[in-house]
Amino acid sequence: PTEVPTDYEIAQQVETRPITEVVEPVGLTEDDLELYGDETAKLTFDAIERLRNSEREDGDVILVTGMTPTPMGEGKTVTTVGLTQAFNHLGENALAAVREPSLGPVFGVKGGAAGGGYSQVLPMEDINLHFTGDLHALTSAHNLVATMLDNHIKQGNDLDIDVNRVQWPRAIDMNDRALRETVIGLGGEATGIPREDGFILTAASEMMAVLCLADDLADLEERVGRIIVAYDEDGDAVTADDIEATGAVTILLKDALKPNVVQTIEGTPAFVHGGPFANIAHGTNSLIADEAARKLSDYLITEAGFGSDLGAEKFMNVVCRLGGMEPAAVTLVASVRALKYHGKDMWPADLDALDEADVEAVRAGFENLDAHVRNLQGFGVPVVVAVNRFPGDTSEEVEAVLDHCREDLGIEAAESTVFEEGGAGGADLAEKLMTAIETNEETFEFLYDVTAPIETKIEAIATEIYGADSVSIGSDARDDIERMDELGFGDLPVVMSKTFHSLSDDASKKGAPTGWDLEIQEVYPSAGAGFLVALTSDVLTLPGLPDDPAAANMDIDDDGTVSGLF
Ligand SMILES: Nc1ncnc2c1ncn2[C@@H]1O[C@H](COP(=O)(O)OP(=O)(O)O)[C@@H](O)[C@H]1O
Ligand SMILES: O=COP(=O)(O)O
Ligand SMILES: [Mg+2]
Repeated sequence: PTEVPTDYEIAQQVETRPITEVVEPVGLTEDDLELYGDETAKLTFDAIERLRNSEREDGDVILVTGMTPTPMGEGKTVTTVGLTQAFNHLGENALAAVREPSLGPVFGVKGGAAGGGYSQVLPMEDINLHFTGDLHALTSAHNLVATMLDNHIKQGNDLDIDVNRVQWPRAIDMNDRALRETVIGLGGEATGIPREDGFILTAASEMMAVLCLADDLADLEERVGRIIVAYDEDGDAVTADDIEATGAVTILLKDALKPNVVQTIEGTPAFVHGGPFANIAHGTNSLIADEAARKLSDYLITEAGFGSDLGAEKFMNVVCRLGGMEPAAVTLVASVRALKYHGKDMWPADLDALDEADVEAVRAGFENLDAHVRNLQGFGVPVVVAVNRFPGDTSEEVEAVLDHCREDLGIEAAESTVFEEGGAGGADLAEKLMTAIETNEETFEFLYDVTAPIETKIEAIATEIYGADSVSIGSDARDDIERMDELGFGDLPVVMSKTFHSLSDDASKKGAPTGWDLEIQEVYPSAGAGFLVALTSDVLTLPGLPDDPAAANMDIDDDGTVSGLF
């Protein structure tokens, strides 16, 4: 295989065009944009309103999800960008919508989230760093609520907040594990009431979810006001409205709510907006970006984080339900290295060992791929497997996967080389998806009815998607569920918080684990977002850095050229 230059080097070689030119073919004009430099813009609220009211038929939604990944990720974002380029390469009108990266992984294990190779959104270094400031705005908005909450307690606590029942931590956009559990208010009378607190990653904040699900400024303000920040001594909910934070928070988010528009390496417009992770949050970009993109294209290609047990499940049951949307087809990204990772029952991942050709290990990993295919077919949507080819993959290994999909699973599959070749490398995949959409006779259906009891909804996800035999609801979680029903949140969809390293709740279990029980530790309401969150075992809402973080290999030289960003 040819040595592919780094993502950053490839991105630097591309002559990008002014964003005002890039968006013209889809019918957007300069008046629809607020420019952030000449390569990046936000869509104005007027443009969003105009698109929302247009008679134009919505484009078909193609969801890109994946099998259970190695810690490096198997190429959903690369495939989303590459597939969008492929559709345009075939003369189709397709747009991408992806999430904006968090600085946590950028400086940690996974690196950036702007795609890779010849399938990236640009300018990748801006998108992966400060971009248009949305993550900073969300972090400030989140922490303004926390600041006003503790100030309320300090200034007399008229709302009778129970300091041991504060639900709203601090947030930071950095994988700083040392801040997971903190004590605040030390220093005596002047600083306030000492109490336990902690930080979560901004991607895990309900503020992020609210931004991703809001229709417009009015809806955003409504949702922010409903956020439950604590409970009082009687156990009643205390909201952002109660502590009078809503207006100021919404002001901080007034620009972040507008979706960002950039371009792919091949000059296709792409929406990059919102960034919830799929293990600790709902895992997909904003609805406002999806809605705008669908009014501007015949195909919207969008991703949901981690494996289909996380991002795709939430996309189907939460995002599509709340957004009145349904996927026309699903692309399930598989990689030879992830199949070997499962086939070798490897934990932790030894990426060097995964480079050795081993078609038997690939075959042994099919168990995980098959579980994801089965789960996705359960939603009544056509599934096409994309074998995202990495440089070291052998043709024998790739063919084994394609044959397995066609002969054993009876579904279409395509080798994708969009990383090394850009759009041309996804033409076969694009054609198979268009055929799957045209010939589809199934009907999309949710996994559960929201009016079912909370425990029933959790069991449906655990047993039908994760493969658990049963669910154990801890006594605290049972109290939580009772309180949810009392507070009137019983009819909300559920967002599970679970490890992404396994279909099960045990990161070390590969393949399709059976004979296990899912334990639920806690259930709490994201009343602003409009869903419940169910926590399983030790999912880290504030990840940590690895022993050799990506940050340690970054540098910038005198003329501003960056190195080590990937
Ligand atoms: N076909 C490929 N060849 C080489 N590297 C790839 C390929 N596909 C993805 N990558 C790299 O692997 C990492 C994960 O890709 P990404 O698209 O971010 O995965 P996901 O979105 O599923 O987490 C990125 O660094 C990306 O550049
Ligand atoms: O939420 C996680 O997203 P990726 O799988 O794209 O890293
Ligand atoms: Mg990604």
